[in-house]
Amino acid sequence: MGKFSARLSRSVAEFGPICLGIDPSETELGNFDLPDSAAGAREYGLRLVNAATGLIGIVKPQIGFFERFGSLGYQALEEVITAARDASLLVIADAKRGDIGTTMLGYAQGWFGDDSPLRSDALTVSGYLGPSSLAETLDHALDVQAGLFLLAATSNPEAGELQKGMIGSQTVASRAIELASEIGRGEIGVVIGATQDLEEFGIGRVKESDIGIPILAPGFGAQGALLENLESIFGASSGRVIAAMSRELTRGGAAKLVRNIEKAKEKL
Ligand SMILES: O=c1ccn([C@@H]2O[C@H](COP(=O)(O)O)[C@@H](O)[C@H]2O)c(=O)[nH]1
Repeated sequence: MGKFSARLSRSVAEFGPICLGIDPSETELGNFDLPDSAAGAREYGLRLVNAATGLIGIVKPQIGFFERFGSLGYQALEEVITAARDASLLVIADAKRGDIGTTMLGYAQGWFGDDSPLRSDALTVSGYLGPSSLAETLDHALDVQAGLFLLAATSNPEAGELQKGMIGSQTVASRAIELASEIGRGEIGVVIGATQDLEEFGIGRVKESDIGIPILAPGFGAQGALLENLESIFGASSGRVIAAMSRELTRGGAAKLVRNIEKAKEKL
């Protein structure tokens, strides 16, 4: 199987950097003529996995949209993750977990346990409880050749309220990138929204030189960033970017899904 970083590089080399977000919100399910239920979320996820297979290499289920249906939602998520991994798609579980170290181990066992039905290739995490709180999760991820993505500069408009805050002489966003590089052994990437001005977040160096770790970049499409601008947004680190898109690719429902993905790939 190989390390997550190696699997990610192979996937991007073969299929390009686009990652299809699986976000079965009420609106999305309506657009796909599906019921707003766990069964609808399951069907939605399976349709997206089917459309992605052979066309792109990475999917990112948004856990919140499954969690809203409780245990049935988690069953649906398990089936979607299993179908994606069976189709050799890399699965980044967008759960944004962050807690004290012992609890983080619980999350790691859930998302990376060999026999866990939620077993994913990578997980989004928050470092808000302190860098060392991620140690157990990282160890566990490394053991099973999985990866983490640490929130640095998220794509939402209010992100800067905390992430531009200063720790000594650098911003929180900058420290998150430094931390991922320091402790991650190449298997921790960072989340940097494509909508953000990197200089304002104190992370202009991402554009100036290759940061050497994967960047999960949401914000393309529905949130306003243009795929055509990927290189100007991320500069020297552009080659590290995984461009995550959900609504932009699912716009128009199931009938347009494959064409939307093809059109997005043509922009790169
Ligand atoms: O900084 C972040 C981190 C995660 N997200 C998630 O990505 C998708 C974006 O959906 P779009 O429809 O492409 O806007 C969604 O699941 C978010 O929770 C993010 O947007 N920004």
